[in-house]
Amino acid sequence: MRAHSLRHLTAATTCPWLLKRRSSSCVAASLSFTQHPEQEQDQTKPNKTNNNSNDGNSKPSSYFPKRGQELELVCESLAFKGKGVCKVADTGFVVLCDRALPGEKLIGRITRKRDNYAEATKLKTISPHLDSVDAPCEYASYCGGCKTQNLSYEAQLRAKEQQVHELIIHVGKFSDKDPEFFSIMKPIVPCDIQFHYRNKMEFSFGSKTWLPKESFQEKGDRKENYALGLHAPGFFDKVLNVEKCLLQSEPADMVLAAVQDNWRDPQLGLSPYDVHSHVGYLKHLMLRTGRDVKTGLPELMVNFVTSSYKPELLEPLVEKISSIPEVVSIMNNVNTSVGNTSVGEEEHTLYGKSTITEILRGLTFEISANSFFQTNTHQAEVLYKLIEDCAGLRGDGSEIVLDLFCGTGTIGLTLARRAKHVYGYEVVPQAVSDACRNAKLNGISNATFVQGDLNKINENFGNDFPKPDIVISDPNRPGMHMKLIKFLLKLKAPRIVYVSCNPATCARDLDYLCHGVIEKNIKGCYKLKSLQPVDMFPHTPHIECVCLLELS
Ligand SMILES: C[S@@+](CC[C@H](N)C(=O)[O-])C[C@H]1O[C@@H](n2cnc3c(N)ncnc32)[C@H](O)[C@@H]1O
Repeated sequence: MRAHSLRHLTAATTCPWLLKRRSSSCVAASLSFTQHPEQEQDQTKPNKTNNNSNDGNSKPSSYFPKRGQELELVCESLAFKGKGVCKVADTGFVVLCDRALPGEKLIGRITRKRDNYAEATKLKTISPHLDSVDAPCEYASYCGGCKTQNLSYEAQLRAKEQQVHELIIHVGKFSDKDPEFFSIMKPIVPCDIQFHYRNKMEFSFGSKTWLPKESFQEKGDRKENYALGLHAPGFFDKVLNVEKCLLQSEPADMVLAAVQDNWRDPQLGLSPYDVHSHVGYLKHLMLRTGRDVKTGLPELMVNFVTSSYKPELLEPLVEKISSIPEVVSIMNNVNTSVGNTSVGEEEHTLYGKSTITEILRGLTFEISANSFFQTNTHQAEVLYKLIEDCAGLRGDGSEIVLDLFCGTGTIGLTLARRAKHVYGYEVVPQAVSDACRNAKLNGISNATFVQGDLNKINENFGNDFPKPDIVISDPNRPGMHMKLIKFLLKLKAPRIVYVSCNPATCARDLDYLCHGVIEKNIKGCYKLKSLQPVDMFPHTPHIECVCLLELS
């Protein structure tokens, strides 16, 4: 098996061909279906005749719009990446359209034809969604960050909850006819803070500002060149210049403004890295906000990602930024590769300390430039409380916890107080050393963190820790590798708490753990006891889920 086979999932996540057999309410699920590559030949294979709905007034199944054609669309729901799932009026033909909102009638232009559906860009709204609101951010219509700022928060929550339900039914193969279904599926937990909730933002430097068409016409005389901001949706080489971001903290906005005001000054000799020619110096600006443990006041890390190590070039910027009182750390990650990643091969401290601190569930965490930390600290408190409740540790210090994909150890360390021992596994070495340091910092001695790739485990995995009473698994978006699923099914820990940031892979993995993998003759042995969606990221398509599984 290919070690990284799960990385293929994103490309294989859409399958509107399932629509024919389902009512419109399952659109969101169908469009986000995710499968293991081993399953490529399953029943979900696209079928060109399947797209048009059977609503009685459809045009013949041969109907297929042309590229460039402008069409009236009706949006029915949101798919996983926040795209509106639309139907061509009077046909059942499915078109995915960015920024279309459920209930909205709109004109879209077909940009791409797929096997049995098409993609479109939104040209104008004919009649808006009843829950549409004015987006407070001036960049909301163009920037790749927020997709649903113009949908009321209540409607965003409804759409997310619906998506999770559909995925659990259609991908996870759990039945809503099961009398327990609606007690298992908990209502989504809203986020009380809907702006300025992100503690980490990464902006890119670009050699050319990307302007959306309309704004280009408005600002026709303005000669924009270098950009610092967020990528235009779907483009790695187009950067929308952004002066402030409503998702990040206010001090982070001050730093962004200071960099924006200064970095183009020709006297500084700073150039943005060009992703085509691979020439230039500044690649990314990463801003992380934490909290001073003593005062509780915000503290900021500024991380410049550059293509080479020339600290003298950054000196004037460092001088300006370090005068902002909240800035306690200025780092320089040097990344000489042609890729777009912000993780450097070398890391240098240009000012202050090399980590910032944050408090979560009463514990203190030191965070370095590249280590993973939950990006919405306020909602992470809520999420971790839910995880603790699901873990249901007796509190007598007798139980073993296995914390898979442990990052900087935050979940495991919050549980360690009530456990006998916590064993954490994580692939990023720096996160593992942060986890060990965090354990020490909090006086926790019953936690062991190990660096390792959970996609590459072999038969010896499990020899280094006792059988756990509780497994916490918090993978990133591709979900768990089949090797890990098989390991867990063999391990048979009494309880698994599966924390997921991708409901599609979550539904798939729950299916495997509960129902088995028929093609591989593997039996499932867990029962889904509860699934709790949590909104960690308002205005974006992201959904977090906390699932409790018990050995059946
Ligand atoms: C969603 S984060 C969860 C982190 C942590 N549980 C927390 O709440 O802060 C997923 C973590 O899995 C790690 N990871 C991704 N792929 C991995 C792999 N193949 N093996 C081990 N860890 C992996 C990432 O580096 C990241 O720290």
